[in-house]
Amino acid sequence: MGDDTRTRRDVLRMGAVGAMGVALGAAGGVLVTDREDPVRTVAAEVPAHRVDRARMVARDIVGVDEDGGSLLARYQELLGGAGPRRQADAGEVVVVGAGVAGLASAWVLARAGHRVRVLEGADRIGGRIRTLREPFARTGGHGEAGAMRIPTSHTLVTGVLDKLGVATRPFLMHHSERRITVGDVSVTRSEYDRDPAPITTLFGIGAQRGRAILDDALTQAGVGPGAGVREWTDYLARYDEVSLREWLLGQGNSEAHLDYVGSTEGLTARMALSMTHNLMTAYNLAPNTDIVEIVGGTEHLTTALAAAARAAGAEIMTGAEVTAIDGRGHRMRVTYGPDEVTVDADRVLVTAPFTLLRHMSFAPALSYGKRRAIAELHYDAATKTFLEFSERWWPGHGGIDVTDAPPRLTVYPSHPEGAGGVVIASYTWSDDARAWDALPPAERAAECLAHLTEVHGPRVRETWTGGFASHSWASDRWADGEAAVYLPGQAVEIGPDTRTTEMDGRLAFAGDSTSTRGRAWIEGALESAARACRELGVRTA
Ligand SMILES: Cc1cc2nc3c(=O)[nH]c(=O)nc-3n(C[C@H](O)[C@H](O)[C@H](O)COP(=O)(O)OP(=O)(O)OC[C@H]3O[C@@H](n4cnc5c(N)ncnc54)[C@H](O)[C@@H]3O)c2cc1C
Repeated sequence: MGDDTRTRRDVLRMGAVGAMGVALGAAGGVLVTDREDPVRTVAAEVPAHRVDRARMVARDIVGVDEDGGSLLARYQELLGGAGPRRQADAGEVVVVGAGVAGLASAWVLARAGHRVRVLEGADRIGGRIRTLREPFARTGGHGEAGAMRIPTSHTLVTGVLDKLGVATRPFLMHHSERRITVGDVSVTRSEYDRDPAPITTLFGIGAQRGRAILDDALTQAGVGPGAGVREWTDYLARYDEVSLREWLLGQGNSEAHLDYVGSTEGLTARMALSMTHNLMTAYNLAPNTDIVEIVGGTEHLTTALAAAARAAGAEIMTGAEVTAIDGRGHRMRVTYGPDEVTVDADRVLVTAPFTLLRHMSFAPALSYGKRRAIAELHYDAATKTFLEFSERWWPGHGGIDVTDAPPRLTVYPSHPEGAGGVVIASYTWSDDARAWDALPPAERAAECLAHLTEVHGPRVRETWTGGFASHSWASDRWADGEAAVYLPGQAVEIGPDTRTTEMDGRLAFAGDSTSTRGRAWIEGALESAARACRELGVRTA
């Protein structure tokens, strides 16, 4: 039997034996000990190379270099603080993609003295930051197809927002009147917090809040917000190959518990994905973390970044899909646009999602690790459907409804938008999203309207303006997915290869999918931009 089997078996034993401690063995392997019953020590060797890779990923998560120096502090200085100093060997740089990572990189590189050209394939900048306005002209509201909230623990984002003068206000995650609906039982969040029994009895389990089951299981991993490189290395080396589902079962939960947690936390479709991903989400959205949104729409961040990059001298072209990067000559040659125009540069920085790199040709061929990352890194699906209302039929502001019906999550605006507002009637991931993607947007909207009317009554239909929008990121030509959401094992096996440079350091890679800590977050896109700029030789002033 291989190590994979041992890993899974050990985790599944956890339910029976309780919390385990994990310590690095002398030979570089991992010795797993059972704190509650030392006699039942499980000595399972993990290959040394796996521990090394786990350590690399752990450093990325904690934000420190090999000597323990704070990478995060350096990135903060480069992006939000003093900025870059003039680089002696500055030259020409092509940046592929004008999302947050590409625009932030262009801003930094141009200030370091490089001549920067950003080539963006779409006819707009922003990438997975996309604020929808036009379908909601009746109320003047807007919907965020992509990023909508920023944890204030994301200090790279807050630093850049401060530096660029982009205003934020609270994003309200919770509201006591929001509803939890399972089958035909519907309760408010406050009713549920007082007594979850009306919901839990549907699953045949004892009265326990879904969040508590999830939090308990995550706590057992031993890598909470204060965890360091050692704790993360231990966890990753042993358990990165475990899915959320396997982890929860390993904690002694039944299939019914899993179903309950999935239904009440909107996680059903993500159970088969990696536990590591779910730990990172819990870390990013810890209950005591303040969350903000950008006043007027998240796109104000990308428009401000683009303006700052242009002011520093960068050129940004849209409708310029990069199809080939050739590093065989003295200079790098980039081919772009429908007419296959070529441009030469000293360095190239690619920020496009890895899924889309499959359609780009590289000469000489990229390393095995990078090719594997491009071919295998899992990008999840996400689909949002918006409805516009002339009046607010929902009490208060903010908060999220959750249901086991297809819309799954309904997100209410945190701030008034006139008398009514734009509601994210459905926010889904993974297979839950793919189920919507087969429908045309108007049918998605009609189904969401019917669901909300069933839960909240006829006022929903009466106040609908007819305005709607729906965006599927899995079918988005310029994203091909919501974000890189690791399959079990991918953080350790693939994560480090997403970040390496190629072609003698002249080709670098950024984008949120190259960050473990901030993957699927703007924070990760900014972190990757700062890392890649440093790889291309930029240093803080
Ligand atoms: C539904 C959803 C919800 C989210 N919610 C949040 C949230 O609440 N908070 C948060 O912080 N983050 C959130 N995120 C994540 C956040 O939006 C991303 O992490 C971030 O925007 C990624 O930026 P990026 O620059 O790395 O990639 P992208 O924004 O994807 O930019 C890459 C760019 O490359 C371009 N491109 C692709 N191929 C080529 C090519 N061949 N040639 C030229 N250009 C090319 C694309 O058009 C795109 O503009 C969410 C994302 C989604 C999809």
